[in-house]
Amino acid sequence: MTATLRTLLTLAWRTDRRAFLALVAFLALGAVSQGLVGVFLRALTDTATAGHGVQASLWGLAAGAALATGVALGRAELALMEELAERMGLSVQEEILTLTSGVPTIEHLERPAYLDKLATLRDESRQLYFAVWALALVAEHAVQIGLGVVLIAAVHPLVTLLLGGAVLPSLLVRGRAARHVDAATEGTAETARLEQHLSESVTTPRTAKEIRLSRAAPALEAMAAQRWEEVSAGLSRARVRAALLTFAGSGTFLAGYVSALGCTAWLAAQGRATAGDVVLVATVGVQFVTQASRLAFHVGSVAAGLRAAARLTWLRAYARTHDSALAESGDDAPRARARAATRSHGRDHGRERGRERGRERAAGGVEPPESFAQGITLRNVSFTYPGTTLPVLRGIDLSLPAGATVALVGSHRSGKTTLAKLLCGLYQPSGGEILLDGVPLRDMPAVRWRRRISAVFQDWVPFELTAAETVGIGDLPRMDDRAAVKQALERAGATEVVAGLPRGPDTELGDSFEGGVKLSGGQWQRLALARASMREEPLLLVLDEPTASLDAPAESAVFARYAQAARRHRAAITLLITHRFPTVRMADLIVVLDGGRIVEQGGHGELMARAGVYAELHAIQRAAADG
Ligand SMILES: Nc1ncnc2c1ncn2[C@@H]1O[C@H](COP(=O)(O)OP(=O)(O)OP(=O)(O)O)[C@@H](O)[C@H]1O
Repeated sequence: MTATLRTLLTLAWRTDRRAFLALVAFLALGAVSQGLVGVFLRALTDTATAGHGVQASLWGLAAGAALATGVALGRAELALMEELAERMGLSVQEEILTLTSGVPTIEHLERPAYLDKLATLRDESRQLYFAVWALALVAEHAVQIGLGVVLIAAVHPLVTLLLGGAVLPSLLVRGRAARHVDAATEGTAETARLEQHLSESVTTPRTAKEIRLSRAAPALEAMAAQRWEEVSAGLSRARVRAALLTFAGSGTFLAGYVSALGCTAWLAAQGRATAGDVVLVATVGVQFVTQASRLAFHVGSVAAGLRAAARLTWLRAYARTHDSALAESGDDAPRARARAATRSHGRDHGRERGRERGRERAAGGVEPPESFAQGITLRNVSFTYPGTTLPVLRGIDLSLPAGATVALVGSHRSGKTTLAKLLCGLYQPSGGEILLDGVPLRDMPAVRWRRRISAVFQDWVPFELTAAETVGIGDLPRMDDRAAVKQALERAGATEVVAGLPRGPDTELGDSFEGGVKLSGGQWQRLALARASMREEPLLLVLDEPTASLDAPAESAVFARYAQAARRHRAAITLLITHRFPTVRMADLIVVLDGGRIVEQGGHGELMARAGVYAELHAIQRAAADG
């Protein structure tokens, strides 16, 4: 609770210190000015009933001035608050993105519980500053109520008891109402996510072709609508329950107020209170009702803000335990990384990378080798995806020698991509170990190993940037280095793709740009290959069917070029995943996977002579090509 509160206040303080102090000052002045209204009105009544007209007018002016000051301060507070809420919301969103992408493995992105928490936190991020404001308002209203209690107690303690006694139950009821709504939001997060996915499927260009042809749009829309109704029914039920509870709380207040006023009138009739006291109780009592109901409302906002801050604290802790570079570097690390991620100039990337390396050195851990002497060894590696029970890889014993081009083959779902993801450190093996020149990959901070890998997967990303940026992003510090981009294009055989664009490397690609150029699948793939070629000397190059849109000879030419380059540079390992045998036969080592196990390995000639699974797959493909 204290740590969460500190997180919330630190966020507000960091957003803008001066504005934060101004807000606190406005709130304090607002609290005092409201309390003074009742005091001035009592003086006005008493001086007027005593026949002092001039004094009464002056008290009237003072009461009006206090009231106007309170209103003006309230407006200023609101304007300042909205500005700060927007800024803090943006900075929290940025931090969420940095923390999420900073976790080296990707299994968290496949866990529904993680996604639900993340979705709720992203929705709430703009509300966080309102919680800080609400916290200050709670303090302001508490001071106002405190002043009111002192004033009313001077009239008669029983009146205080009647008004004050009504505050507590109402506060409790409001808190309970807020918890109802919060629980419903969390409870419906999964359905809301599904609804969003279905709605997006119908509206995004990527899925439009298939959905139009299959005419699935009405069915998908109906499914999305059904889920939306489930979400909105769940939320409505919670909101109705919360409104009923709030109504009951307001009733308690009203009862207390009416009794307190009746009691003061009775005291005045007995001559134990003045007419001014009745006005004071009426004014302060009304203020009590509004202040206490606002207090209760703001307590609810603070509670919601604290829950959001607790989720942010959890995300920070999660990122820290999964990222050794972050582990040592404290609360500022996510912000530094966010700044690094948003800078576009190469020199800034370079400087930030220098700092990042410094943090990593401080965090310790093993460096990847400069160049492989032996290569990569997998010892009895097994893997089961999080949230599933069936192992996808079992008992993998494999040696990928330094400088070798290794082809992974096997039927669909045999585990080829999964093995590649393990080698890239995107997942940790469930059993066994992966060794780089004898050093366990587990002991190496993922970020350092990643810097030495280049990879293109089947689901390459069509980054909608300029052509040069879409390639350059493969090596962030050299993103703006046109010579490096040109070389990468040459290595991937993609020079012609860019040369054919209207503005060459400066051409904007994709639908996000007004007039952006649309590329074919094959052109996007060539650019994805070029992106993976930005790093000149990776230790491991993974090419997981990135050439499905190219014809077989073009694919073989691309792979041959990569394999040659890999042999020239520091004994790197090239891992090819492809179903095309003309490409496979070029590999130094062919590994055949079946049902998550290695069933054969060796050179093309050796495996053909064995007449096993490889020879059978080869024969099937040949028959299909001939037939
Ligand atoms: N994120 C995931 N969560 C759970 N199971 C997964 C996940 N990704 C893949 N799998 C499962 O793991 C198994 C192996 O998948 P993988 O993609 O590694 O096979 P593959 O040999 O590369 O297949 P293909 O040739 O079709 O690309 C499949 O049964 C697949 O359903």
